[in-house]
Amino acid sequence: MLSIADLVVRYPKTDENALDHVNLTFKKGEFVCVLGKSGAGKSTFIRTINRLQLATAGQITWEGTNLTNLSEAKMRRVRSDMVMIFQHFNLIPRMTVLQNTLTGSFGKRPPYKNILGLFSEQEQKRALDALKEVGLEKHVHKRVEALSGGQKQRVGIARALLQDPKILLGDEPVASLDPTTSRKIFELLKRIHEERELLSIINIHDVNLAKEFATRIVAFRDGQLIFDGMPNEVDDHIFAEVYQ
Ligand SMILES: Nc1ncnc2c1ncn2[C@@H]1O[C@H](COP(=O)(O)OP(=O)(O)OP(=O)(O)O)[C@@H](O)[C@H]1O
Repeated sequence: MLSIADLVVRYPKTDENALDHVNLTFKKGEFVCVLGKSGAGKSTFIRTINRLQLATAGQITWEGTNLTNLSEAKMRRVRSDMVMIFQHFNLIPRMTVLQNTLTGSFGKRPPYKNILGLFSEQEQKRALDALKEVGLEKHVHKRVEALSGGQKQRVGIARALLQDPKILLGDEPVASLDPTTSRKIFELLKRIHEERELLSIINIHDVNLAKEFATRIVAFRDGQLIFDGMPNEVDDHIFAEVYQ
């Protein structure tokens, strides 16, 4: 269980809280889409969960461990339960699909092996299996810079799978993709989510995609949680409240 209690984030030299006393609890198996207009706090929320962004006040607890005051060393271990997929993919353009995917196992290996780029046969097999799972088995040795946006996001997802996560975080993972590709990426995420029984929390601008795929929707406005409910509860009234 992931529990967020009275979470406040305020960036330095700003007068407003980017997240303002947010309380939420998420369970394994939930596919949560996070809505809100630009600047509402979606990205801050996702990044604070895996401590890419520090909380100003409040607590985030994952399976009984309070993440907000954990040492960096202990946080590294916890962070390997969480993966993040990004709007701009965060891949290394000149490296191949396979090499990029293999970097997903970095968190679980001794650092010297990462520096030397040594991967066992078993690690390579896991990477190839992940690439098959996301439908990229024919592109394994291509450089990622030669791929389409949708294919790049599939590499991002394969890399995430290698970490064997429990929580999948998405910071607008389809915002750079066309509608058809976005839907395919969401279908893939949902399939993986169900097969691996993850907790998925994904920021998204496309309300229709959110309503179609989410099991739960939360929405922010000006850093405050203003909606937490089922996808079919997001009616015109809620839509107007979120995006006005
Ligand atoms: N590094 C930063 N320094 C100062 N203020 C920031 C920083 N990052 C975000 N903010 C502010 O915090 C608030 C929330 O931003 P955030 O990026 O979380 O919103 P968002 O909902 O993800 O927006 P978008 O949909 O445009 O990505 C905004 O007012 C933003 O200007």
